[in-house]
Amino acid sequence: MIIAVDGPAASGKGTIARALARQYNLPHLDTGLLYRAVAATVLREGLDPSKEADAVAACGFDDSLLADPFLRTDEVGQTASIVSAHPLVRAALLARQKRFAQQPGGALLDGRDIGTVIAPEAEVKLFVKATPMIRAQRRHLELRKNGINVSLDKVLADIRARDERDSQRSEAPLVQAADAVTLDTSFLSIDAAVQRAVEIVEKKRASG
Ligand SMILES: Nc1ncnc2c1ncn2[C@@H]1O[C@H](COP(=O)(O)OP(=O)(O)OP(=O)(O)O)[C@@H](O)[C@H]1O
Ligand SMILES: Nc1ccn([C@@H]2O[C@H](COP(=O)(O)O)[C@@H](O)[C@H]2O)c(=O)n1
Repeated sequence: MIIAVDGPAASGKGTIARALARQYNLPHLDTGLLYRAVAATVLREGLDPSKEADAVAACGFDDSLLADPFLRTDEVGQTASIVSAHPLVRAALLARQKRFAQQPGGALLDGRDIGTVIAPEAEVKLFVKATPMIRAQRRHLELRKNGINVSLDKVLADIRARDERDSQRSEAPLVQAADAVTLDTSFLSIDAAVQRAVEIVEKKRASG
């Protein structure tokens, strides 16, 4: 079984993806990390994220970088949404993601274009969303817990900017697949959101 989990920044898709991967014993790929690794390499090497050639040059990163906490920073998240708009960057990361999705035994991937581009054949597709303000509040809390002091207004502005870039780009924009089930987590606790996700998977499996 392939499960595709897509949605905007801080919607809760990573939280749901990790829980579903555990529940169904599926290997999980957080595809945002790949774009974050490109972004982190661009930043560290003093390259220009808006230049496609610079971003492509950063696609040959070493996999050990994927565990680097620097990737989790907001600066890297914003830069990831700039480099991910370049068609040649997406092309450079495509085969790896498709291979992961098609491995024997199934897989779970989360990102922005899993149900539309990486694994359009996925048996289960979830589109996880929440209002911009709720997403900003969650991200703000998370940043504060990690000792990063930034205003809620700034986090909200960053989320809106990322939504705009991710959904307006020409290549593989953030868009809900026609056959994806919407999961609005705005007024759900983490446990309730995970429970709802499991129900959606079970219903899909039962219907063949
Ligand atoms: N239903 C929920 N209620 C409250 N907090 C939540 C809920 N779901 C997730 N969170 C919290 O919100 C924050 C963002 O969640 P998560 O990392 O899963 O989002 P994401 O969509 O994967 O974000 P990104 O794309 O930016 O990586 C985390 O701190 C997480 O613990
Ligand atoms: N399939 C994907 C996944 C991510 N992106 C871009 O990377 C940025 C960071 O992603 P996170 O999920 O870690 O927040 C995101 O804003 C996207 O621009 C993507 O394009 N496709």
